[in-house]
Amino acid sequence: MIYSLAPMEGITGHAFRRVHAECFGALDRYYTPFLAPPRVGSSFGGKAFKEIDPANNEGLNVIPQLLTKNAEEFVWATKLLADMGYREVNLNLGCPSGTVVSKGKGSGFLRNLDELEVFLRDVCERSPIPVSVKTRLGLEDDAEYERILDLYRSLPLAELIVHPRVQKDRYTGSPRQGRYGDTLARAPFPVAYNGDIFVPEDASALCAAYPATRHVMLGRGLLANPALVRMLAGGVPATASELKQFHDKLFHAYVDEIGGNAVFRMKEWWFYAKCALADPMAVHRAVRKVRKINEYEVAVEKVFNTQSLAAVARFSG
Ligand SMILES: Cc1cc2nc3c(=O)[nH]c(=O)nc-3n(C[C@H](O)[C@H](O)[C@H](O)COP(=O)(O)O)c2cc1C
Repeated sequence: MIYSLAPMEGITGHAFRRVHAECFGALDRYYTPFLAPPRVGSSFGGKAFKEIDPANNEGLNVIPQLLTKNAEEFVWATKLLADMGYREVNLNLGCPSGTVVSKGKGSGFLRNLDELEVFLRDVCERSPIPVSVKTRLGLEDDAEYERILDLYRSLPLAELIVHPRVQKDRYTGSPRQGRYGDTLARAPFPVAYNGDIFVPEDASALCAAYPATRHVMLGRGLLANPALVRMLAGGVPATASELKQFHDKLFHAYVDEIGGNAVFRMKEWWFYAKCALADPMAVHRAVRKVRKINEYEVAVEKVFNTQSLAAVARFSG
């Protein structure tokens, strides 16, 4: 089975990938949070460059993800990525955010299938590296997916990662796994599943229902339980000292990268990671109002000294 880390803007960036791999072993693949391609003729700069800088991703199998509806910029970006040594690029057709959708990008691109078809045919032909897609089922209603899947099936995609929700679901309700099953049965290219795999039993149930499953992408489940992939392979849950060591390394990596703003990055991580501890609400209260590094260190010390581990580290939103 292939296990990959989901792209999560502001969370699963290069520091997280590196520290997680160091503490819990590398996953098979990592997708970068979405990157906007640079203008044709320009390079990736600033934060986007750091994300794909080979020096920040050494030893990890990283697939950059692009968010755009501009074919020229997409193809230009794939040339830059190919020159940096990347062997695949992923297109984001799932982002549900209102500002992205209103510009016709992310899941908003699924509104205009004629335009999407022209875009995908063009970029699949001209990109020097294979193109994979991460998709939702549509915007309003999963019946939209019939036509969307027909379109994908006519293209030479490297892989299709299906998060079987529609845009208006955001992250609520249950993923429509049946739509993933249809894709698996009908697609001429490899298919991956993503959505609500929070404990090993979720993955077992998916594989029992769809035995041809070969790639599962993990997001919130792995943030709430950093040992999730180890457990999926039959290993043990994270110990308290492993969790603390992971926390400390992650915090220091963020401090090195962004100084005092590391506190805010860690608070986003705690939104998920609090589920690894017995009383998630107490963790939330402890870190909620903290702003400064020294306050943060005191709050977290208290969390680790007073909280035991949850019986089951399971994300709950
Ligand atoms: C805070 C946040 C940021 C996300 N950023 C991205 C992104 O940059 N690109 C993307 O394709 N999906 C993004 N997603 C969606 C995740 O990759 C994934 O599809 C979603 O969390 C469902 O999987 P899960 O149930 O395993 O978490 C994001 C989700 C969240 C909650």
